Amino acid sequence: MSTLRVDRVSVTLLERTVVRDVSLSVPAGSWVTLVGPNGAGKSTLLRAIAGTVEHSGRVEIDGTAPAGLRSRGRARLVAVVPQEPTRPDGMTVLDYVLLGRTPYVPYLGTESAEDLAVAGELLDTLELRDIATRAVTSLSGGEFQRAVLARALAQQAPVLLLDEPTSSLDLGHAQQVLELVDRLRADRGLTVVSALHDLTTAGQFADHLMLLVDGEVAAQGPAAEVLTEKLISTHYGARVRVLTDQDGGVVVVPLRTRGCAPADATPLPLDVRRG
Ligand SMILES: Nc1ncnc2c1ncn2[C@@H]1O[C@H](COP(=O)(O)OP(=O)(O)OP(=O)(O)O)[C@@H](O)[C@H]1O
Repeated sequence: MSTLRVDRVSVTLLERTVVRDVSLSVPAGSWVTLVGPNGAGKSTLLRAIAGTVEHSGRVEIDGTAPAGLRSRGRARLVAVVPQEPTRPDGMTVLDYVLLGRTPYVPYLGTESAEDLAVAGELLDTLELRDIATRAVTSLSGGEFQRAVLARALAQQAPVLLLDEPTSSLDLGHAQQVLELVDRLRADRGLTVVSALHDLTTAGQFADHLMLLVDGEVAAQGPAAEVLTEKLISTHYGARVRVLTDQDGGVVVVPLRTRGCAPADATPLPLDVRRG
């Protein structure tokens, strides 16, 4: 169980500040999701948290700054599912998932029975067992995305960073993957920070949302406070209707612009109330 603290973090790339003065506290076992338009700085902030991009300010996981650690130590502390992971040539799915065990394998040593057991369990959980011997270069986008998550979970790090982890997944697999992460959060106290474009999904799975715009925090709080028609219109230039489902969850419905105001839009299903 680990608490993540981000204190006044800024990142400048090619002389442009793309993340400015962001602070965030993520209690152990909770899930924070970054939302915001393209180029807002979500991926860069995740990279700063992971300690893989130079930044000012401080990132700490239980008092330790990932940026100050060597790669093995960092990988034991924080696991990352990047937005565009590379596919190593000629590597099987099993070997790819086992890469996640690298921080536990001794120098010049081989994987232990425990490493193989962890990887095997993840192959089953993420429905990769039948394709374990296939080359990762041959997988569909969704199959590979599940392999990337399996590799990250194999690290058994207390903090998991997810950058658009479901962008290639069909609806069913997307829900299964996010439910799995949520289970790990609830059962093992995994601390999760994700970046998601799907605002409904973002609201359903996170305890706290942070809306980034031009590298700065434009709003943050529970989904109902961040996912408002006004904020989405202002910052995304999108016309949406925000609804509340039966469980109190926020549902963001994009509206096609046909020259009518949101109030004139087609009536919605009876089981969905206006938020
Ligand atoms: N290596 C880099 N060098 C220079 N600029 C960069 C670099 N990486 C990202 N940027 C710029 O930083 C800004 C933030 O990019 P970032 O990828 O963090 O945004 P994002 O919110 O994740 O966007 P998206 O939703 O499109 O994935 C963008 O303007 C991007 O062009």
